[in-house]
Amino acid sequence: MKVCVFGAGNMGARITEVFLNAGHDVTMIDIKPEFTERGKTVITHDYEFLVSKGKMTAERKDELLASLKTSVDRKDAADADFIMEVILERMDLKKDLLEDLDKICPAHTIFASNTSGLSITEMAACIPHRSDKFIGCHFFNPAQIMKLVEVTRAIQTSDETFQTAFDLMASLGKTPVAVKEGPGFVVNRILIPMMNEAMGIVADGIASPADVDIAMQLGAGMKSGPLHTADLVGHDVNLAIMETLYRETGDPKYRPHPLMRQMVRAGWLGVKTGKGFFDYDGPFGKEIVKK
Ligand SMILES: NC(=O)c1ccc[n+]([C@@H]2O[C@H](COP(=O)([O-])OP(=O)(O)OC[C@H]3O[C@@H](n4cnc5c(N)ncnc54)[C@H](O)[C@@H]3O)[C@@H](O)[C@H]2O)c1
Repeated sequence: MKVCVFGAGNMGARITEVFLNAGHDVTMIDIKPEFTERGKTVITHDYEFLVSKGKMTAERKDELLASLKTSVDRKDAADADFIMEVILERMDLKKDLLEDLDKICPAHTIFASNTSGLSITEMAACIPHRSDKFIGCHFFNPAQIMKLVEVTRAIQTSDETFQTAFDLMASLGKTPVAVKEGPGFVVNRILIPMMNEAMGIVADGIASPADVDIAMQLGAGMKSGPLHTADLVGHDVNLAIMETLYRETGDPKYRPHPLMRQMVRAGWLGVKTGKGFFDYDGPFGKEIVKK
């Protein structure tokens, strides 16, 4: 299957990797060559790591990388059977892209969005002639490792599109779950407000970020603490999801904590900028553990 992934960022690069691993030809498209290069470097490093651990041969790495094309031209999606939209969490940008792709792609092409919480139905509505072929495929971070994909139906999604996307996700080695549209779907409706609350605890001076995480790991059985996870996801993404939950439900329990806004305004977005609640060795770097 020819797959086209839009967005070579945090999620887009790793989702591209997942499709490559399953034997698909993938074109990864972003808006600037340096962004697609960065995405390709992330994928290459992942493969090199597997080679160094003896979990992949160097020949297999070269073979997989040969199935990857990169581009900054939307028209290179013209022969795609499956589009994965993984661009910034902004409805205006997503609609602009989808409307264009609707003109570029053949009638059979299925469009899927990796949105964390924007309305799948609203996106489907902007491409009325193929809204039945629109669906949410929500991967989790890091996408090459996390098993879950929320396969989320818009009100317009056909049963056929749902089944194709569901089976495709399973064929990638993922565990898909069927979800109907609702703000934040399942995981983020629970997870992001919990991170928001963790930030409130830090802002109130009740515990340090490290202690909040230790408390939740040892007291609530979490593998990764909420603030580490929040740094991994990116605070711009967390804020966008909280704003969606708040706007869509009108429920004040989803109000983004002011500290989350401050972190975004400061550019302290987490792992991707090298600084969040914890410090990292540069953008996408390893955590610097303070002694
Ligand atoms: N970060 C997470 O943990 C996470 C998890 C699940 C889902 N998501 C969702 O995935 C999507 C991407 O998030 P991310 O964390 O990868 O963001 P990111 O900021 O790391 O990457 C977004 C990429 O999209 C590119 N882009 C913007 N407009 C574009 C366009 N018109 N065409 C092509 N590329 C374009 C940007 O240049 C950037 O490289 C969002 O919808 C987000 O909500 C994120």
